[in-house]
Amino acid sequence: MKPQEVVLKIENLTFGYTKEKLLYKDFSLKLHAGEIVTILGPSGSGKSTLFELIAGNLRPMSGQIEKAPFSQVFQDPYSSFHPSYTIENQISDVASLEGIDALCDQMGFERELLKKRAHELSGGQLQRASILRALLMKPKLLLADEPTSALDNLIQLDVMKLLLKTLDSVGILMITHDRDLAKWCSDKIIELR
Ligand SMILES: Nc1ncnc2c1ncn2[C@@H]1O[C@H](COP(=O)(O)OP(=O)(O)OP(=O)(O)O)[C@@H](O)[C@H]1O
Repeated sequence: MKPQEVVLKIENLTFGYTKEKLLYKDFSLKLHAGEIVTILGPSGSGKSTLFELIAGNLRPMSGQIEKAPFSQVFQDPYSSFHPSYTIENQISDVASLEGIDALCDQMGFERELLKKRAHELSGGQLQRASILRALLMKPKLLLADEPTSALDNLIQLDVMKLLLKTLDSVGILMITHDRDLAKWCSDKIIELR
C-alpha cells in the first residue's frame, strides 16, 4: 500500500500565552491523509489554541509546524458566517460550487437554504453549511473544532460519517468534548490536561 501523504507535522512545539504557564511543551504530532486524530481535553486545556497555532494566527515560542492546504470548521456556527449575506455567496467567495448539490444531499442540507441569509438559519443548519464550505475548499487537512456540537445525535452521526468519507485524500484533526464520538471515529486520541 502506498504510504499516505503527511498533511500535518508538528515538531517540538512549545507555546504559552505567558512563559509561566505553558500549554504545550515539546509537543509533536504527525497526521496523514486518511487519518482522523482527535484532541480531547477539559475547557481551558489549550485545544482551540492548538488550532490557532496550526492556522498561523499564533506563533510558537519554539518548534515547527508544517501543514498542507487546510480548511476549518469552527465551534460556533453563528460566527462562521456573516449574518446578512446568503450562504451561497459566502461559500462561493472561497470555493468552487462544483459538487455542492451532491454534498447537500449527503448532509441532509436542503438546497433552498443556500439562497437564504445566514441569520435565517438555525445553529445546526449553519454548522452543516460551515462543513459544506470547508469540504468544497478541497483541503488536504481539515481542522474541525466541535464540528457536530449544534446537531442532534442522529444528524451528528450522519455528518461524521460524511466527514469520514472524505478521508481518502484528507486528514482530519478534530476537537471534541464528546469522548464517545472520539472513540467511535478516531484513529488516535490525544488527551490534554
Ligand atoms: N488570547 C489569549 N490570551 C491569553 N490567554 C488566553 C488567550 N486565549 C486563551 N487563553 C487561555 O489559554 C488557555 C487555553 O485556552 P483554549 O481556548 O485553547 O482552551 P480550550 O481547551 O480550547 O477550551 P474550551 O474547551 O473551553 O474551548 C485558557 O486558560 C485560556 O484562558
